[in-house]
Amino acid sequence: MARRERYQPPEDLARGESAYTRYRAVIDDWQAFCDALQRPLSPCLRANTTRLTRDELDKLLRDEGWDPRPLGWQGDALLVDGGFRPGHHWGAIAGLYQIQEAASLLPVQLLDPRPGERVLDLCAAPGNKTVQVADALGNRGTVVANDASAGRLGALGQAVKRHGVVNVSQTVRDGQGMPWAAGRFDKVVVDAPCSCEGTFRKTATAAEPTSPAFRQRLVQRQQRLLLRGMALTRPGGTVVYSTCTFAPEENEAVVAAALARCSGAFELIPARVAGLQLSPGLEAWDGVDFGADMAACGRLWPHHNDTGGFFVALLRRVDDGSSQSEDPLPLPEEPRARTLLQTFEDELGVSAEVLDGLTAFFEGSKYAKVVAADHTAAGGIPVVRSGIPAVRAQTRPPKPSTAGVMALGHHARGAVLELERAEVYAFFRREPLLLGPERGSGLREGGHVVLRHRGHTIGIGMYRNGAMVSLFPKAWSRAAGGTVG
Ligand SMILES: C[S@@+](CC[C@H](N)C(=O)[O-])C[C@H]1O[C@@H](n2cnc3c(N)ncnc32)[C@H](O)[C@@H]1O
Repeated sequence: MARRERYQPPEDLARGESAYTRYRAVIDDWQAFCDALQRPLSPCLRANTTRLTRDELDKLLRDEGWDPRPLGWQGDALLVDGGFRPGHHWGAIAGLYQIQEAASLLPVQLLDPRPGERVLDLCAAPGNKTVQVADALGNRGTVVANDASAGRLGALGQAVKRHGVVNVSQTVRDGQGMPWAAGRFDKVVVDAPCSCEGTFRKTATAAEPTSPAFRQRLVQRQQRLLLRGMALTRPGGTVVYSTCTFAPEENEAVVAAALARCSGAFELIPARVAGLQLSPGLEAWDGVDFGADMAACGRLWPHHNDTGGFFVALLRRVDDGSSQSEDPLPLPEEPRARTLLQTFEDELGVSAEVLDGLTAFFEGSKYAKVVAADHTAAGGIPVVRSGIPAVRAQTRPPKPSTAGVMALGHHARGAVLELERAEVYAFFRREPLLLGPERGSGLREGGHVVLRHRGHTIGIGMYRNGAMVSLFPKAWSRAAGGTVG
């Protein structure tokens, strides 16, 4: 993956010509806006609520000498200053939190997905909003995560596995023509590709002006994506449209055009979030009138809440919605996959009740996979992946996968070992850990062991000849690279 540019404060944004000069008339305090863009963002972490609460994450960081503070308007998120490097911490490698810019938490916060709902994330990669939705659904039910780019979905797959979420199916389609066979959705996220002007505090190139021709191509795509997302929403359901740009052409104009095309089938719901200063959407721009109802959209200006820039619109389907979509069926269980999943009960002491909440199946022959029992995938369209790999099928004995352990390890009541901080990083580097006779007592020779640090699952090992062999995946270890230790 391309290395993200390090934040470089610009020389003097307020005086220079930049992509933002055209918005000067609609920004309430131009100097404060420019000043905000010149400050780096505080790292923002969202607790993986399938594994720990925000308060538990707060305590864990505080005990290590950091000073996190709640984001406030998003209940699971913390900001951590003081030089904290969120991607290098053992908690990130073990999937205890998602590193996500605060502004980008807004669309899902507004959409408010609830357990039992079926959710489509139409432009999903690299998956930040997908896992946010997956958590909000309580790691049950269905998230269909689609992206036009198979390559970018690779990063989403990694996030899903590290996070241990079992309610996501991934599809690679042009979202503009997402097939009706994907089924109908209670909630839809259209986090559209855009000119990214609001990401300046992460990537200084965001201040370079967007060419009109490029913008025009983006706008056409954004309109078609939003319209398709709306068409796949069931009556009473909601769609959130979002971009990380300031351009009204990509924001209010897209929403106004989509509403006009749907003639009364959708209405805007005011985009308001307690504790967050959101400015109303623009009613007109550059001589084009979008209509007074566009004030219900939300604009997040960087200087109001010390964030990046974002735009959101929340639309509810109010017609009776004769739909071309069918409701898909749950995935069928496969008995051989269920037998392999039994490893989690037999070796690691995960209760039958927990395992009964999952469907076990195969996608290829390498792994028995699991998905939430009430998951309904994407009906009649090819799915790249559903759920996560849980047990490696072709090894003797079958090996619980790291993704499976991320999803189920906190339920283990059997072979479990607590590691010291230095041992955690050695484990990530795939080094064997010598255990004294006391720590090894009770562990079965050749048996799998859930490894934890401060009570939180970090992976799986095998006890052999008095040592813990690290089964941390090579690819994950490489990704952690020189950052650990
Ligand atoms: C703003 S990013 C999405 C970020 C993502 N929602 C997250 O929170 O991690 C926009 C995404 O749209 C995808 N995209 C672009 N054109 C698309 C299309 N026609 N259909 C579906 N996805 C598309 C891009 O590959 C990109 O991953």
